[in-house]
This record gives sequence, C-alpha cells and structure tokens, in this order.
Amino acid sequence: MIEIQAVTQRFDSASGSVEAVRNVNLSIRKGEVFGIIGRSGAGKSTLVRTINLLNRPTSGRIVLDNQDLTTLSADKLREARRGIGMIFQHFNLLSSRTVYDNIALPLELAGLSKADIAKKVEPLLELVGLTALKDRYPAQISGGQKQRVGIARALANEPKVLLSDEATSALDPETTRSILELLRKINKELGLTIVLITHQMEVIKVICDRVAVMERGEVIEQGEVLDVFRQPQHEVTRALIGDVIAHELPKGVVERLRARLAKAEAEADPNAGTDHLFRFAFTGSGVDQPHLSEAVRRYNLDFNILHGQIDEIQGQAFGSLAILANGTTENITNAMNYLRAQGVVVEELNHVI
Ligand SMILES: Nc1ncnc2c1ncn2[C@@H]1O[C@H](COP(=O)(O)OP(=O)(O)OP(=O)(O)O)[C@@H](O)[C@H]1O
Repeated sequence: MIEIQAVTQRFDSASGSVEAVRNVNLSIRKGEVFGIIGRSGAGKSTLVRTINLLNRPTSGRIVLDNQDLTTLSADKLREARRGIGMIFQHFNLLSSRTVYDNIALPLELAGLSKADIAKKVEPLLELVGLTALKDRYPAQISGGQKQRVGIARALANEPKVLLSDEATSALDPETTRSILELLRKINKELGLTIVLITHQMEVIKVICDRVAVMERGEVIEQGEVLDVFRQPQHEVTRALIGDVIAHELPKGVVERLRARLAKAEAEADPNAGTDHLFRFAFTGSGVDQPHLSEAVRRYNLDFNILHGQIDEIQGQAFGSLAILANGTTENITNAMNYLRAQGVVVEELNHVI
C-alpha cells in the first residue's frame, strides 16, 4: 500500500549537511498499524513526513497505491494528500475555533456546504467521544481530548492512511492508553492503515502489528512486533526494550541494581557467585511451563524476580520476566543454555539498564 523506496533526506545549511534519513526501504501493508521507533534524532519524524511529502525526499520514491507521489503535479499531489491524515504531538489545533469548527476545517477548505459538513462532523464527534464538548475551545479541554479532536480532524477527509507523529508523547500513561485504544478501534472499524512514530516501546507493544527500528537515519531492524520483542537483533532495539523494563521498575530499585551490577563487574570472580540481570521472554505454552524452577534446581542458582508481566501481542500470550540471577559463571552459562533449549529467549541486560 505504501512503498518507501530508497528514500534519502538530506538537509543542507550554512553549517553543513545532515542526512536525516538514509536509503530507507519499507513496505507498509493495507490495514496494518506500522510503528517506527528510535531514539531522539534517529530520523523518525523526517521519514514519516516524507510519506505525505511534507518533506520532499532528496532521492527515492514514495508510492501510495501504485502512484508515485514524488512525480505528481501540485494539483494531483494536493488531491493525493487528502488520502493521508496526520496527527501531531502538540495537536496543532486552532485556539480561536471550537472543537466542532476545528474538525470542520478541512471540509471547509474542500468547499463543502454547511449541511454536508455537519453530516460528516457529527459522526466523527461521536466516534471520538466528544459530542458533549463540541462547543468548547481547545483551552477548555484536556490534552487527551485535544488529541481526540486532532484525530477527528485528520479523519474528516476520509483518508486511507493516518500518520501519527508522537501523538501520545505529551500525554500521561492512562490517557495514552485511551488514545491508543481509539486508534486501534479506528484501524479495525474503518480499515485505516496507520503509520505511527514513537520513542516508546510500550506504544509499539500495545498497538502495532509490525515495527521498524531506526538509528542514525537508517532502518536497522524490522519485523512482526512479537518477533522483535522476543528476539531483538540489534543493540539499539535491546536497549529500547531494556528501557521498558527500567521504566516499569521503581526508580530506587533501578539505582540499587545499577550499583550492584557495577560492583559485580568490578569484582568479577568466576568461582564465586556473581549477579547477572536477565530478561526472559516466553510465548504460547512456554508461559506456563516450570522451566525456571528446573534451571534453578539443576544449576544451583538464586533467582530474584524483579519484574514480570504477561501480555497479549497479536493474540498470542507473551511473558516477559526481569530476573537478577546469582551463581558461578559456569552455572549461569549452563542454566541459560538449558533455558534456551526449552525455547525461552534469554538476554543479558547488565549493560542496557
Ligand atoms: N529541517 C531540518 N533542517 C536541518 N536538520 C534537520 C531538519 N529536520 C531534522 N533535522 C535533523 O535530522 C535528524 C533527524 O531528526 P528527526 O526530527 O527526524 O529525528 P526524530 O527521530 O524524529 O527525533 P525526535 O524524536 O527527537 O523528534 C536530526 O539530527 C535533526 O537535527
């Protein structure tokens, strides 16, 4: 549906030239929620803005439903852009317009009559749950409600694609969840393809079908979300998953843990027990098998469970545990090999927390 082909975006200025996006190839399928994650400055915003040519790529092609947007005339491009809605981190609402009038804006610009506008805006208000607040101004509603207005406005022209640029980054965790649920509902009910960028793995986990990880302008890893969570291939991805765990552990615990791991490394003695931090990931039936207690028994280890959760990603049970293990180097190595043989994905996190 959306083909990003060999896209490079260079910014030239007096102080030099930056390649914000470098030779990116992505293929986004109709009806999926596709996430792009990366650290600050990785090039996510620049890339997502090439999809509707808010940024015109220095080289490469953006093909939407077999139409290469980079070759269209200004008129044709304007028309194609109506098929692509966009929502933003800071909502970008007009403060002098009510909720209703903000949503109506793209329809006014498209020249619809007042009656036709009402026919489209009323159901959108209903969809995003803002009918009761339609006469309020942006200053009179919460951040989550503002983003709902942003979403309704983006849907006014009945786009095929919705681009989301850090749409939940300015919101608290509970509001973030409710906005993600709304996006999922829209994706399912309207069959809308969503491309979202975020720096939070949590957002990817909750809503995306597939994910691409960016670093320094390049896509360094991509795949089904479940596969990427189970077996991240790249150091940056591992660090982003490590961040999820660090984020979910109380701050005091993370600090004590860092100190403890640093000490274990400094005093490393292969024959004495040392601390190692691991993340274990299980899927499907592995979630309820007693592999961990068996590993502890066989290899004489101490396991301290720091954090654990079972989620559902794409309809499959996905369990993740953060564990501080103590034992001799040999026993730790053997235990982790044993767990891997049982289908548990094991990663050492000492350096990413
Ligand atoms: N208009 C511009 N002119 C010059 N450099 C730019 C421009 N836009 C982005 N950059 C640079 O391109 C790189 C990628 O920026 P981009 O905003 O795409 O990253 P990001 O992954 O979205 O980061 P963040 O999450 O912090 O927004 C950065 O080094 C940035 O400074």
